[in-house]
Amino acid sequence: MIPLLHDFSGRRVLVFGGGRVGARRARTFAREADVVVVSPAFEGGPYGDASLVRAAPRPVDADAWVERVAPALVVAATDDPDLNDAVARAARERGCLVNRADRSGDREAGDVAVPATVRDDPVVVAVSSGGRSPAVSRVLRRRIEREVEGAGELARLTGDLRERLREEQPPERRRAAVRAVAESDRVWKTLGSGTGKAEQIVDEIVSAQLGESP
Ligand SMILES: C[C@@]1(CC(=O)O)c2cc3[nH]c(cc4nc(cc5[nH]c(cc(n2)[C@H]1CCC(=O)O)[C@@](C)(CC(=O)O)[C@@H]5CCC(=O)O)C(CC(=O)O)=C4CCC(=O)O)c(CCC(=O)O)c3CC(=O)O
Ligand SMILES: NC(=O)C1=CN([C@@H]2O[C@H](COP(=O)(O)OP(=O)(O)OC[C@H]3O[C@@H](n4cnc5c(N)ncnc54)[C@H](O)[C@@H]3O)[C@@H](O)[C@H]2O)C=CC1
Repeated sequence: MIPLLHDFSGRRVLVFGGGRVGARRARTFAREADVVVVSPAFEGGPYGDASLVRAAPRPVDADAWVERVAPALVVAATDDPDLNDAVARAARERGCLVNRADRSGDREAGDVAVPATVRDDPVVVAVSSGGRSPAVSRVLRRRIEREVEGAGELARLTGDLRERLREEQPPERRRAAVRAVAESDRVWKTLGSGTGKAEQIVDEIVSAQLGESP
């Protein structure tokens, strides 16, 4: 499987099953999408700002739900494998993306998997074990959390820097300056301090890199 980032803003996501996993999917997608969770019980919350619909669809009802909600993605997260099968089939027939929480092998073409995710906006890191071991994804996610701390702020700083140098510098010199900042341990150490120190060090590095006096 090949990781891609998908923009769900303005789209709907339909989740079948309101258990622990259905709730996790609702929280994940509610960041961007309008999420609807269908389930006879809601014992796995919180559900973000998803709409909760109390119902117990049968496999024959799956298609009508998918048609009515018209989602970009359908999540099958009930504890009933026959219902999950029907949900996946209905979603596929209507051209929706399909995520099966109860299956990691024998996926069908077009299925999507949900990775373990670390965010420090706008930076996001996703880990998958190819469905073999969510436990490994989870432990790696926890380690990566420590690495990624501050990366969001650094992405903003270097993004601003790139804009600033775009007019003034030819591409190679601009790239070298941005890389020098991103690789700098001095910059990484000051991230998160909120003192303006990072910006000052960025200016020093850029001046040194471009051969200007600060
Ligand atoms: C295929 C996939 C579904 C998909 O694609 O959506 C899937 C499937 C299954 N998970 C199962 C079990 C567990 N899943 C977790 C945890 C997570 N599972 C997640 C993703 C995925 N799980 C996808 C593949 C991801 C990959 O490639 O690595 C994470 C990363 C993201 C998330 O779900 O949000 C999240 C960690 C989040 C984090 O911590 O960051 C734990 C650990 C725990 O809860 O402590 C356990 C119990 C321990 C164990 O069994 O390992 C079972 C067996 C169920 C059973 O036995 O009945 C199946 C079904 C099967 O394997 O058949
Ligand atoms: N992807 C993952 O990380 C994991 C996946 N799983 C798999 O995913 C499935 C769901 O896991 P959990 O949330 O822990 O199970 P759970 O048993 O807590 O939740 C199942 C939910 O499905 C609902 N449900 C039952 N009949 C329904 C119907 N007719 N229509 C809609 N909803 C219905 C139940 O009310 C319940 O809310 C499990 O069966 C297991 O195979 C389990 C653990 C982790």
